[in-house]
Amino acid sequence: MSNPFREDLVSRTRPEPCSVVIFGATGDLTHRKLVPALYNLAVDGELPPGVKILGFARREKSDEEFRAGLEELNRKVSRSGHDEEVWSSFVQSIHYHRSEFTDAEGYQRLAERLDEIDRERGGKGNRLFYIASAPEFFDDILEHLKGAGLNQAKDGCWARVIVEKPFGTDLATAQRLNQVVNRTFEEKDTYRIDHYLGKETAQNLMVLRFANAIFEPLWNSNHIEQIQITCAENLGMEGGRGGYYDKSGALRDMVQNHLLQLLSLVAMEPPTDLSADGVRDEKVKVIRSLRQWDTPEKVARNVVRGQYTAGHVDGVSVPGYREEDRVDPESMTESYVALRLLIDTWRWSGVPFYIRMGKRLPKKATEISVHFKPAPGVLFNALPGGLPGSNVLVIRIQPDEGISLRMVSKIPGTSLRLEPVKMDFHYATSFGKSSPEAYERLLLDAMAGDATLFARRDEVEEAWKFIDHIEHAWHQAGDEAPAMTEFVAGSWGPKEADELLKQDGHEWRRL
Ligand SMILES: NC(=O)C1=CN([C@@H]2O[C@H](COP(=O)(O)OP(=O)(O)OC[C@H]3O[C@@H](n4cnc5c(N)ncnc54)[C@H](OP(=O)(O)O)[C@@H]3O)[C@@H](O)[C@H]2O)C=CC1
Ligand SMILES: O=C1O[C@H](COP(=O)(O)O)[C@@H](O)[C@H](O)[C@H]1O
Repeated sequence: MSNPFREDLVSRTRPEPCSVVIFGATGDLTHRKLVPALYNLAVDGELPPGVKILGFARREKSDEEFRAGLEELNRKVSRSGHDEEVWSSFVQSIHYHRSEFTDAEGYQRLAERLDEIDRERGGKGNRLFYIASAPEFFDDILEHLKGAGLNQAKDGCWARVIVEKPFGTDLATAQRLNQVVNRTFEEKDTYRIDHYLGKETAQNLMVLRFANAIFEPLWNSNHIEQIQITCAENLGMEGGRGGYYDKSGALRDMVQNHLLQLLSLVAMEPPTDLSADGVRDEKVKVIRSLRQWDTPEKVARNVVRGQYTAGHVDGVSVPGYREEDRVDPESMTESYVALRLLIDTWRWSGVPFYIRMGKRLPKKATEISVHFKPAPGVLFNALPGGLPGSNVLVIRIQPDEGISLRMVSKIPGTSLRLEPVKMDFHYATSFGKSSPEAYERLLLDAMAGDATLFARRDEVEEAWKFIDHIEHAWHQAGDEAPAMTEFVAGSWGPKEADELLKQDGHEWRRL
């Protein structure tokens, strides 16, 4: 029976018309992700009517020039293809505002421009500010928005801010940025974006766990032996990425945010409701319960860092990490990281979680695999080959999104022989349409005031606490600093990462 008291929390609020101001509008993220996401929403009829998009950047450009640049890329990358009719109407809502991020006067002009748009629209003056700039400008933009009074909700309308990654580079910088965010916008109006939370399969994790009666009773240390999260990328440092990446590394670029977010969705307790804080209260408890690897010895035992050397990916020869464009030839930044994690809660006591992430691995694939304990062998252990493995539930985040369950089956025939088989659900065939891009869902949620799929202040800070211990151990000088390992580009990472699992009697799932 449905619970009438929970209906308000289950049905999503509607996205509302607003002006979307994008800071960094001539940049890569805007061109490749944000504008195509807004366009796809227009194609699907999901963009609220009256949405206006105002691009903010420093280059001199007319509206027409700005629109032409966006169109060129939209034709190449849009999920929905380029529909001339939809585009020509959508593009009318896009305008350009030239200013320096550090120029207070530019924000006064922005405020006037937004008032003008509201008057033209004759409707509500909701504002969504999307900070898609380099992180060194986050503070300036937030403070100047406040200086121009744009942070205030007025006349019954809202003002919200989306902040891109990286949200700090360690705990201290994240806390400082949170202070700036919280003195300029209210926490309820702050949306720290983590695009992995917008991926369809990541959203399905809660549904899989809590809408299916068969999984949750088994979802604990009584039945689960280990859980693995793999995020493999075949790309390296293309497109000038090396400059940013070499200052960050795999741990800060991907684990602190995306992969710890996935971990918290896999490991959290059922929330009391589906409200943003209901879900985020449970997620943060997982991150807070991570056993801290807070000495160089613990880091050496539980974390492996590595760099790729020259090799072949997809049959193409590629340089080593230290030879990549804009990477320091003596860099000690990891392009690969593998971690063994323990979550000290009743549910997960003694269950290892393994996370690995690397650039220039053999393919692009992100998945979570839940490895169940083997069934008691009393009946089948005496068979030739015994019981062939245990149940594994695989949640494929990307590509080929789906879920599969490995089971043991009898091989048809007159004798009793067993073999593992797979029950497989593919999004593409079951639902017959492509999933929306993560940014589509997240932009719509911000317009609807639903922060469930955005990181809250405490989640970000707890994650940094955990990461900082590891970074600190790596960067301390001397022989005690845990070693950097090497592996050939196009392989599955250093042998030390295999040994990390071997100590528990486990091995990485083959993708
Ligand atoms: N690109 C991506 O795929 C992803 C990016 N991100 C994050 O998004 C953010 C933006 O990344 P990306 O788009 O790649 O960056 P780009 O370097 O491509 O773009 C930077 C933008 O900022 C503008 N800008 C720079 N300095 C100023 C200034 N002083 N005043 C006004 N405008 C200025 C540039 O304008 P102009 O051209 O006029 O100089 C440009 O529009 C970063 O925080 C990044 O970490 C996150 C996930 C993925
Ligand atoms: O945030 C980031 O994500 C991308 C990977 O995103 P995906 O959606 O393509 O999986 C990663 O390549 C990049 O280094 C990182 O900054």
